[in-house]
Amino acid sequence: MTAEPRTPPVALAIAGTDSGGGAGITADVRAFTACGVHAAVAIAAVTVQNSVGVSGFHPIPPDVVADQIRTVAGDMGIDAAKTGMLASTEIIEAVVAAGDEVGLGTRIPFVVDPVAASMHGHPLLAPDALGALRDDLIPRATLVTPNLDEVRLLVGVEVVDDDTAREAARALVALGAGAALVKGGHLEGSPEVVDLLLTADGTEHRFTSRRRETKHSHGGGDSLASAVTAGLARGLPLVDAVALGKAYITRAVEHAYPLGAGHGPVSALWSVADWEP
Ligand SMILES: Nc1ncnc2c1ncn2[C@@H]1O[C@H](COP(=O)(O)OP(=O)(O)OP(=O)(O)O)[C@@H](O)[C@H]1O
Ligand SMILES: Cc1ncc(CO)c(N)n1
Repeated sequence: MTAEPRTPPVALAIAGTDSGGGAGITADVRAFTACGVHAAVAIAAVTVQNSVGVSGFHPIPPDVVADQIRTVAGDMGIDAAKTGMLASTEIIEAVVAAGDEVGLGTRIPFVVDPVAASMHGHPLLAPDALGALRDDLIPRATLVTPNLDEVRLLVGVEVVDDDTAREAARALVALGAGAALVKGGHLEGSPEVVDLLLTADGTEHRFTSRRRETKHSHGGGDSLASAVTAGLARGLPLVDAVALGKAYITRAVEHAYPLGAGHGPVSALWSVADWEP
């Protein structure tokens, strides 16, 4: 007799699509799968995007975003959730309202990746939505995971070294986040990439890896945040979940491949078994 298949933990990504399959929801689902959790999705926007850039974005009606969250939570349950591209103030407020109902950030670990623009510099968030992100969403986060551009937009700190990364992380925790992970991918010129984690109790952890010389890192931020979320869905303590995320993204950057004329994606294919029919 075969045993009943075990149901894996469930992680929910609330984010935008990328038609090129590199970033956003496509990266989230790959990271969740590679990290051993079931991927549920609440689509917040559709982008017209490829390796070269974003040529259009179309927000989903806010009540439809909220209903996706509620319908998943009400049926299968959510073990952890993350946000990526949320596009507008109205969608952020809908996520906050539905998130409060189902317990995101209270009962359920909640990672907020404050996506403002694509790696090509194309906006993915209305400029007037920054206030809602800072004042309403980030205070509910278990962990917030900005890159250095998002740090500048959210707390006005120019990160150039460990001290300024620490200052930025403190400012983000002061906004009400449970913890902040300041990602150092954009800090060129060092042979290492350092991501600095500060928790609300003031404990600091540095996650370091060798910097790969590659232009193919599309979807890197989304993949890291999703792998951390998967770790939380599996019940890992925050520091261990971030360590899992860093291990995942380091391998995904190592295996990133060229695709299209612009920036290729980080890859999860190394995690796929080499199976035959
Ligand atoms: N060249 C690199 N070599 C190794 N790791 C990297 C490199 N660039 C970024 N990373 C890692 O990838 C993750 C994402 O970092 P980054 O600061 O690039 O975020 P991001 O800007 O949000 O990503 P995205 O490119 O998706 O917009 C971090 O864990 C970072 O350490
Ligand atoms: C949909 C989407 N979300 C996030 C990013 C940032 O990587 C992107 N380029 N596209």
